[in-house]
Formats: sequence, structure tokens, C-alpha cells
Amino acid sequence: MPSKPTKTKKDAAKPTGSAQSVPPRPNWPPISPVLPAADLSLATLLADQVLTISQLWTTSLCKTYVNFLSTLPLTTTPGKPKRGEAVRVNDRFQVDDPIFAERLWSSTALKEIVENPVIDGEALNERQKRELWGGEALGLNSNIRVYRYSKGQYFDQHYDDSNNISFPSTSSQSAVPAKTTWTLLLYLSSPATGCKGGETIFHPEAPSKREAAPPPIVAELEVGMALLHRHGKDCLLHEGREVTEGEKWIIRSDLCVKR
Ligand SMILES: O=C(O)CCC(=O)C(=O)O
Ligand SMILES: [Fe+2]
Repeated sequence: MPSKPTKTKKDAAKPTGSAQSVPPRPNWPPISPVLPAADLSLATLLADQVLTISQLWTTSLCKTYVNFLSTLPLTTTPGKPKRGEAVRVNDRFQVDDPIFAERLWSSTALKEIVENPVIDGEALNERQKRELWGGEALGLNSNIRVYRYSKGQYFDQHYDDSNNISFPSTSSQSAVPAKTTWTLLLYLSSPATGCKGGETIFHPEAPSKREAAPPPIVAELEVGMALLHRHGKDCLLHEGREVTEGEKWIIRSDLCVKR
């Protein structure tokens, strides 16, 4: 059983600072075709911690995107992480794109599912909803990350940080103070596209020092599946397992709530 590292490794995926070159917003393909919310559901992989939505993106949309994302200037992460950062060995593209984040939220079933969550067949009331998402859900973080893992690449055990951000407001000029509470991972690859390995593994903590830690939770890759997991102070230790064949593509953002 993997023990909690003494030093908390962090996901280094912070927005790119001004010192680095800022890539232009990509000319993303339309987010279509997609299935309506009525055809999809929120499933629990680990209660209150890890939730999934199968087929949030259709297989054909994922295919279009993998072809498109392959044309982006991805950069391979340096092998040696900064002190306190997790080892992430993959190729990455990161961009601040509020328009794409909004499309990813509103033109898929994600907004409707997050705003009207049904867990184990039960619709959550307003209080339960706020508790689940950590506040009033606003949409997705404009910090969009694209990861490609090829054979031998992986993301070592780490925790994802919560970040305070300024969320662009649709109704008025002023932005809303917000924070990120859940990580969103959108999987574009799976064994069906030739990718082996690459599962996202969560390591729940032991309930007490005298008890054994529960077994790890494995999120198997599934084309078009979205995975949401709680982050910040409630984040579980997790990792992207090594890819042993083919390529694993994911798009990452975060759920934002009012601060
Ligand atoms: O690639 C994965 O499966 C995990 C990615 C991840 O943990 C992250 O982006 O913070
Ligand atoms: Fe992570």
C-alpha cells in the first residue's frame, strides 16, 4: 500500500506566468456531436470524492479532438520537477482560454449535470449541492491543460491544489471572485483507441493510524468519460499510471465555485 509522502507533492499545473511565452488561443473544433444530459448520468467511483460521467463527449468528438490536439505545440515536461512538485512525465499544452472553458461547460451536458446532480438515483437539494461542489458552481477554470502520455510516461502521486481565481461574469462587466474545488479530467483515449495502462489511481487514506488504508480506486480509461475529483485540502493522493502502449490524451480543467 503506498504511504502518504512526507512532503506533499503538488501538481505543478499552475497558469503560465508572464515570464513564459503565452500560446495563442487554439482554433478548437466545435464541441459536437454531444449527447443530451438526459442520456447521461453522474456515477460514483468513490462517494463524495470521485465522480464520473460516461460519454460526456462522444467517440467521434474525441477522435476529432485527438487529431486536432496532435497539431498543437505540446512541450515535454522537464524530467526534474521543482522542489515539492510531483514528477510528471508527459507532453503538455496549457492555455488560458475562458471562451473554450465556457463551451466545455455549456455546450456539453456538464453544466446541466453539475447544476442538477443526481447521486445514486437521488436529486440533491440546494444545501447538498453546495456541500458537494464546495459552493455555488459557476463553470470551468479558463486554465485549460492538454496532456499526451506516450509509452513510458506517467504522472507520479500528488495532490491537486485549489486556486483562487477571478471568474469572468456573463451578465456584468465585473468578474466574480471564485476558487477551484474539483479537478475535471476528460479522457479522449482508452484501450479501444490502443492505449494500455494510464489509469488514474486514487489512494484513500486510512481512517485512523491503527487501520489499514482502503484499497486504491482505479479509474479505467474510457473514451469521452469525464472524471471529477475533489481537490485542495480534500484532495486524495492520486496518480496517472504509466502508459504501456499507445497514447493517452486528456483535457484538464477545474470546477469553479463562488468564493
Ligand atoms: O493523467 C491522469 O490520469 C491524472 C492527471 C492529474 O492528476 C492532473 O492533471 O493533476
Ligand atoms: Fe492531479
